[in-house]
Amino acid sequence: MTDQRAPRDPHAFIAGLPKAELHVHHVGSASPRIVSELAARHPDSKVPTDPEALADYFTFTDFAHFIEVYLSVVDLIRTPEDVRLLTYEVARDLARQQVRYAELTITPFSSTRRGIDERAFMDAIEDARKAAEAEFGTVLRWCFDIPGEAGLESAEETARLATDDRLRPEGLVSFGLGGPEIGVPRPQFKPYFDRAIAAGLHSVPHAGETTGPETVWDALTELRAERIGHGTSSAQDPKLLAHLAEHRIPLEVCPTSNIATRAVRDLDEHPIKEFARAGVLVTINSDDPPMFGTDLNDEYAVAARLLGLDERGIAELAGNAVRASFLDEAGKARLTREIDAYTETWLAP
Ligand SMILES: Nc1ncnc2c1ncn2[C@@H]1O[C@H](CCC(=O)c2cccc(C(=O)O)c2)[C@@H](O)[C@H]1O
Ligand SMILES: [Zn+2]
Repeated sequence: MTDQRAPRDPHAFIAGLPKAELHVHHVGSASPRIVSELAARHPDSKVPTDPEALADYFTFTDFAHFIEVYLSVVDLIRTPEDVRLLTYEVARDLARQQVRYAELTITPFSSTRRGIDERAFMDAIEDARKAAEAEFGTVLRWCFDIPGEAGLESAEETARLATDDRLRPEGLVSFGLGGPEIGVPRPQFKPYFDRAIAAGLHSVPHAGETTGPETVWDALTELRAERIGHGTSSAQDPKLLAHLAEHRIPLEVCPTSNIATRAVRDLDEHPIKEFARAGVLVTINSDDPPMFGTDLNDEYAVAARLLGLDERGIAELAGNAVRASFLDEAGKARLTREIDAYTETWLAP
């Protein structure tokens, strides 16, 4: 990726650009519209429904506060119908941004431990996936993640749900690890990742979001990560950057998330430039967009500004996400052609 002259306003180009989203959380994608609908179903919840109050509620003092608020939204998902509604409406929001393909991170443990039947949970997400593909043309795939702070019980449950042939949903492609990193060492999750990988799933843990580069090394060596969620602190370790570049391990970069959770102080201090300069495959993602007051299109605009990219550079970023995705080769070729055709038409005199 080279520094190029930035277009004056890339928003219109980005809005129509076909895209792949690789790092976005299921519950973290609940828009104010979806939150209101769920809160109306469950009026005892403490989550505000008024959009202005919700914007205040979604202002975080630190990462721990973010997780506390996140879990209060998790508490709104109580029935399989809630799960179906959330999934289907998230797909609608993605389709509006011209997202053709998304790997959605789902934490099934949070739902099953709150009493949602596991079979009904899987049926709800699969039903929404099929309806979304048919109605919006957006292809959804799942990443099941372990909420690390909930302990090894949650790891066992997530691995079971992801590998049991009778339960494992058709759309499941990968296995992840999320939640706080401080005090939650990655190596303890190795046996669960080994099981998931043996069952054919890709390894995509969060690492280096709120802790140093050693966590990213642990994710690579112990959890055999094929992509890294965030990986922000990798910039502190030139050997790690060289390793990521050489082995083509993509980073799932979510710039606004890093500011909202206070993982990075300021956008202009975001290490995305160091990643690009080191030759690391950078993908742009939105993480928990309504909670962070952003969407994928805004994240591309932020990245274009930070990296000084013109339309071709932005299209190259969209291409990176396709290359780093777990789409099959035919699907990758189709989406890449679509990105290229859109860009050529846009730039034609
Ligand atoms: N930026 C992020 N970085 C990291 N993770 C993020 C990010 N955004 C969203 N998440 C999600 O937050 C969940 C956290 C859930 C969690 O900690 C927890 C702890 C104890 C009990 C329970 C429960 O459900 O009973 C849950 C993760 O699984 C992950 O999917
Ligand atoms: Zn995340």
